[in-house]
Amino acid sequence: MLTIEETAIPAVKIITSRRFGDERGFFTETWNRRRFADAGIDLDFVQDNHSLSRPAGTVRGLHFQSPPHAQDKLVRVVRGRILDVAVDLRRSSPTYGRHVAVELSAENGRQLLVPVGFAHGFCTLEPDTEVVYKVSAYYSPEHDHGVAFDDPDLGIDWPVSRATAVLSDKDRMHPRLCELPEYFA
Ligand SMILES: Cc1cn([C@H]2C[C@H](O)[C@@H](COP(=O)(O)OP(=O)(O)O[C@H]3O[C@@H](C)C(=O)[C@@H](O)[C@H]3O)O2)c(=O)[nH]c1=O
Repeated sequence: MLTIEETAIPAVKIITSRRFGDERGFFTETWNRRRFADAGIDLDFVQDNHSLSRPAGTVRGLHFQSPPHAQDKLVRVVRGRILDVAVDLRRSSPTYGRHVAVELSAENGRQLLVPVGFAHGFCTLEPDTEVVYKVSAYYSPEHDHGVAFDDPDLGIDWPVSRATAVLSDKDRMHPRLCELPEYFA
């Protein structure tokens, strides 16, 4: 059983699967292709990713792969808590440049569907946070791109700044949204 919440950007959805709790803990189906397809989310995932971020305040993003290797992502947290963000990069979209920001945690079990045409990133809100996500295209380093997480044009209310965030060298170098070529019509 799935609950799908709409967000301010219709293509981005928050998904919560039913948790069957008992004295041991809980059981839940985080991905069931048929059930998701019946709910309108018909995706063909090919790779599962898992990252651990030791320090709270780690920012990973904002990342996307360009066509023909663009990825839908279904993101969840198995330990800790994140602010998860999807930015609309589709040039002809009425919500181009706008974003959705949602707190995902091991406790709330929410998943964020970040579709093709969006940049994705997150900030960890607790130490030792582990994020797990399915993607619908294989990793292709030549098609891997980024946008500066703190681009003021995006107006994302991150809990950290460039000065305080823990960032990879790569994530310090991304261009601003206005400097990106048109990857997604
Ligand atoms: C993303 C990725 C990385 N790698 C390798 C490349 C590199 O040596 C190492 C670390 O890569 P990165 O620094 O890009 O990892 P990271 O910064 O965690 O990148 C991820 O960020 C989040 C926000 C996303 O949305 C993902 O799609 C992905 O871009 O792992 C793979 O082998 N397969 C993959 O799919």
